[in-house]
Amino acid sequence: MADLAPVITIDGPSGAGKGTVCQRLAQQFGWHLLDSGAIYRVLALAALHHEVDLGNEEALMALASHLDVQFSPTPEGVRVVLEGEVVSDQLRTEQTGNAASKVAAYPRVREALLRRQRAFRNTPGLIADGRDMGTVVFPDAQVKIFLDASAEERANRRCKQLQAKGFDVNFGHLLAEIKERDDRDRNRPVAPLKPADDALVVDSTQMSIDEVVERILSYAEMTLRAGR
Ligand SMILES: Nc1ncnc2c1ncn2[C@@H]1O[C@H](COP(=O)(O)OP(=O)(O)OP(=O)(O)O)[C@@H](O)[C@H]1O
Ligand SMILES: Nc1ccn([C@@H]2O[C@H](COP(=O)(O)O)[C@@H](O)[C@H]2O)c(=O)n1
Repeated sequence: MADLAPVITIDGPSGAGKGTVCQRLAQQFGWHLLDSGAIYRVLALAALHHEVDLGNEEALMALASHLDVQFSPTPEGVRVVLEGEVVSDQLRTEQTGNAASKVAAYPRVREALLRRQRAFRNTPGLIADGRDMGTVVFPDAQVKIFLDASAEERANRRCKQLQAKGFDVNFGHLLAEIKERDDRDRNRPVAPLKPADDALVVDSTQMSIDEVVERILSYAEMTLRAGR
């Protein structure tokens, strides 16, 4: 069997900076990028479009098995087309993130999405962003990172991000939503949000984006070199 392409996994809670760091690493290494959260978000949107109840695991699993979605990298970010409709903006709202975390709690939904996520593993390598990349989807990944930050700092980052886009935001609401999502993601029975046993934990609460990228880059390069 041909060797599988190498993988760097970055897991962690919402707003820890995974997406930002993964994009920088993918550019630096020239590797593919998997934003696994976007797949759960697309499924949540598909459920809303088809009026599938977010409590109906059977129907959500069927939807997950036949998702008609394309992800295309563009200079402005990834363009996501669901059943012929561009949904890139709808995908990023907090409402979609919350709905995604509800559909993501079902074991059979997760199972139905496994193969789709593993298909991103292609040469020369993959940077995988999510909650269970290092624990379930790519347990044999060469480099595993768990990127964390306090809930307050993550709500603060999200606040600034939404304000920069012109949204009127309430810090208290954002913090409550982040804590609620953390709680659901950490306490679900399958693939809960937690560091893999062999992951490097990076707490970015007091770190700039550049410092986080530098820390992860140097650890990844050292680990990949040692594995050769
Ligand atoms: N170390 C940091 N310091 C300050 N701001 C940061 C840091 N890391 C990320 N950010 C900012 O925080 C916001 C959220 O980051 P990002 O979207 O990368 O988080 P995420 O972990 O991918 O979240 P989600 O899982 O919800 O998609 C962005 O505006 C990003 O620029
Ligand atoms: N590997 C993953 C990735 C995401 N989820 C769930 O999707 C929600 C949205 O994820 P974002 O990273 O886009 O914010 C997230 O809250 C998780 O519930 C997951 O379960 N596994």
